Amino acid sequence: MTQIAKGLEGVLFTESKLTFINGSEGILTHLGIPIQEWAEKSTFEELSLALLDTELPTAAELAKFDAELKANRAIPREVEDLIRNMPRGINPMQALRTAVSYLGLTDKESEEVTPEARRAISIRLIAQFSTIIAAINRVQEGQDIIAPRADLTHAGNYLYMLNGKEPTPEQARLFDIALILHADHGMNASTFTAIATSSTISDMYSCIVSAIGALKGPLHGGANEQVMVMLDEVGTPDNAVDYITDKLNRKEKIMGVGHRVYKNFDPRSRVLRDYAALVADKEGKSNYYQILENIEKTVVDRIGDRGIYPNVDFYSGTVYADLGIKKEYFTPIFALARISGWCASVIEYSQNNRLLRPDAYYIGKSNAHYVDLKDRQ
Ligand SMILES: CC(=O)SCCNC(=O)CCNC(=O)[C@H](O)C(C)(C)COP(=O)(O)OP(=O)(O)OC[C@H]1O[C@@H](n2cnc3c(N)ncnc32)[C@H](O)[C@@H]1OP(=O)(O)O
Ligand SMILES: O=C([O-])CC(=O)C(=O)O
Repeated sequence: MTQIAKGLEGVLFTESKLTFINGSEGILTHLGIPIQEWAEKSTFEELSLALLDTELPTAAELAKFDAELKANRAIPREVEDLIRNMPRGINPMQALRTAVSYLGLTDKESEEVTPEARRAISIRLIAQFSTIIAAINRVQEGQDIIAPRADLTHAGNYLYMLNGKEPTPEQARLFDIALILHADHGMNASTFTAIATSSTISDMYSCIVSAIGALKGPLHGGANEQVMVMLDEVGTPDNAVDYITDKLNRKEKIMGVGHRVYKNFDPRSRVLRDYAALVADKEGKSNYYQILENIEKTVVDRIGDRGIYPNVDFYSGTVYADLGIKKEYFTPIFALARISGWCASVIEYSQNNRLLRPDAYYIGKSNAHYVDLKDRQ
């Protein structure tokens, strides 16, 4: 019988040195180094460079990369104007997709597909995603765009451009850790989409615009915003059990839980849970955190035996909310981090490219003939 790999589950289509995941044991490594060590000891800048070059950088290489990122933070005037002229009340992921597509029009190197050009474009994209997302957020809130500063870290500068004031070192570091945790994750749907586009030897901006579209959906990056919607619907911690039980009885999915690969626990959600708890403690055990705890307990009791546990999107929102980020921007924040993984994966795949072109098992009619329009019922 013909076997169909629905959802391409478990299908190996390439080799990669970037990310290893063992879903049954909850292990995630980048370049062989556990995600917990990256989160504890590294920075988003360092992980981004390590992914782009598939090796840990030296101090001099990292300083050069950091300077390049800082030098490329500003976005062209035309992109700022485009963002200012966007309708209000739009989905920020649509706005990001449009702005990045337009950014490509302003980049003279955009059509170059050599490894060197792809790497140079990647540095600009990593730097400018942050500026674009902060600008979209501010304009949509009726505020002026704030220019980036070159004396702040990547994470610190984002919070500065968003909130109009310098974050504390603790806030900047917390956001940095969130970015590290989201930077790459193997052949997730958006990275695969970026690679599928690049496999036709298309340009870097087209790859990234495709990936933004894939990340947007609620089964992937869009789940983090939906978790916040769910928390607001639950309202109080003692409603959590009934709310989840009702949803499961109606066979509806609970957002922020379940994963194609992790069937035990997602190590990123453990790290984020600890930070969500810290944030909650600071505010005297916030309602949100208690609701999340109760939802996690109910989900694990009810469907944990089917391998359904909190994923990276479950606890991230309460951390973002504490940093002044609104729920509509949780998925763009995911993109702000994942841009590094997308770029690195496209560069890696391009070095050993083969057109991606799977197949579908045909179940349609056979021996049919064309019927003239006038003869159809
Ligand atoms: C960054 C990220 O992309 S992480 C994932 C973010 N997405 C979410 O949080 C959305 C909610 N989760 C889900 O929809 C799923 O768990 C996915 C899509 C992420 C991965 O699941 P898949 O491997 O495709 O499994 P699939 O969706 O086929 O589910 C298998 C079974 O588990 C159930 N299930 C899976 N996830 C959930 C969930 N979140 N809530 C309730 N039931 C679930 C399904 O209903 C299905 O049950 P059935 O066999 O009775 O039909
Ligand atoms: O790997 C996946 O399928 C989804 C995910 O967790 C991610 O992209 O971070």
